[in-house]
Amino acid sequence: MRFMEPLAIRTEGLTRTYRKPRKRRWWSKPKPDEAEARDFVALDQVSLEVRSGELFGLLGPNGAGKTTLIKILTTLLAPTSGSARVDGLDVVTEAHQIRPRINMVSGGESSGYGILNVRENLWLFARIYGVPTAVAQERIDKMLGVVGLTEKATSRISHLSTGQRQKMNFCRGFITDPKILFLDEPTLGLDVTSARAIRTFVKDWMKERPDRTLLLTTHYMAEAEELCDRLAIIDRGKVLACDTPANLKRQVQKYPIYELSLAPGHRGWDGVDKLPDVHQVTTTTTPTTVELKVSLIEEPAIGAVVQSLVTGGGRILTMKKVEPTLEDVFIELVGHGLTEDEGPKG
Ligand SMILES: Nc1ncnc2c1ncn2[C@@H]1O[C@H](COP(=O)(O)OP(=O)(O)OP(=O)(O)O)[C@@H](O)[C@H]1O
Repeated sequence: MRFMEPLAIRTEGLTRTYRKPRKRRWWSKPKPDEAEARDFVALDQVSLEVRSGELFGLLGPNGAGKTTLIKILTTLLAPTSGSARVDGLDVVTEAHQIRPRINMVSGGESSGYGILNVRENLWLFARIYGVPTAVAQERIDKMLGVVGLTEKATSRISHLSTGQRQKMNFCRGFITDPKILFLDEPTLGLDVTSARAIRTFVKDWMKERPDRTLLLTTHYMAEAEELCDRLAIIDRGKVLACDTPANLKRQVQKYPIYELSLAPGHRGWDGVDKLPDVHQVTTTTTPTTVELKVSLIEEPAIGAVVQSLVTGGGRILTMKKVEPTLEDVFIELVGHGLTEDEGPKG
């Protein structure tokens, strides 16, 4: 039997459908197959395992089903079929035991009581979770410092900007010290410095205790790459791939690729594509350089390429190995970039 690592999250064949609102047609009865046609599958047989201690990412375009998955895992929404366990507990039958162990923050949400100030809001939330006042105050001070909201501690939240409110909500996720934390787009719309501070804090928070687990959704590829131990790429309710960022990138890079910039004037690159273990060579001429993109069947062949270029009279200005990005992985799997307008979906 395989050694089983403790799983923080496990879903099996998890499916969630939403019923599309039907136009009222009082003059005709619905046809028998209409009810089925009205069901929209937001999550389709999702089977995922997130290990305890992992910082796991969900990457997908708008409408992919990320929030639906998070809502099910945080016991806010029931699955239509399949199962989901959080910290070993079933999200439907053991929801009460799951709730004290988790917390969730959604980047776009603007929750909180407008008449209370920032500190009062956070304190109230901590108390609901049973955090003692002294501990809560200490954590609130720390978190407000992390997001740069210390000066706003006594401001009513109705007087905060959207970004400041989002930062307050981010703090809310951590003051209960959850075992499993769900962050839905935590840096959405935040300025660069604040987003960086949040990413640094998230990484440190995970390092602090090895039994903490964090599930993050993000649209920002660089953020996913920087933070996540493993990622699931999700589109139209289905998981298309799940692995470490490095392994996902390896999947799309079939051959190592080098980019070389050459001084114009010599045709030193002629014949490079005929060298052993060279898969493909493309050249692009710019006003000041000739750009060569060389893909290799075996990486050591780069030595012979350089040699051939130099002997042929070519002058190499720069040379670098090109790594695929998560965006490349995403495009390969989903068929378009994450930030492109997807247009209407069926
Ligand atoms: N309450 C609902 N009723 C009907 N359809 C819904 C409902 N909630 C979500 N959907 C649909 O389910 C699909 C998945 O939505 P979900 O919010 O999970 O996506 P998402 O990946 O979180 O998207 P985003 O990145 O835009 O937040 C979408 O097509 C959405 O329109």
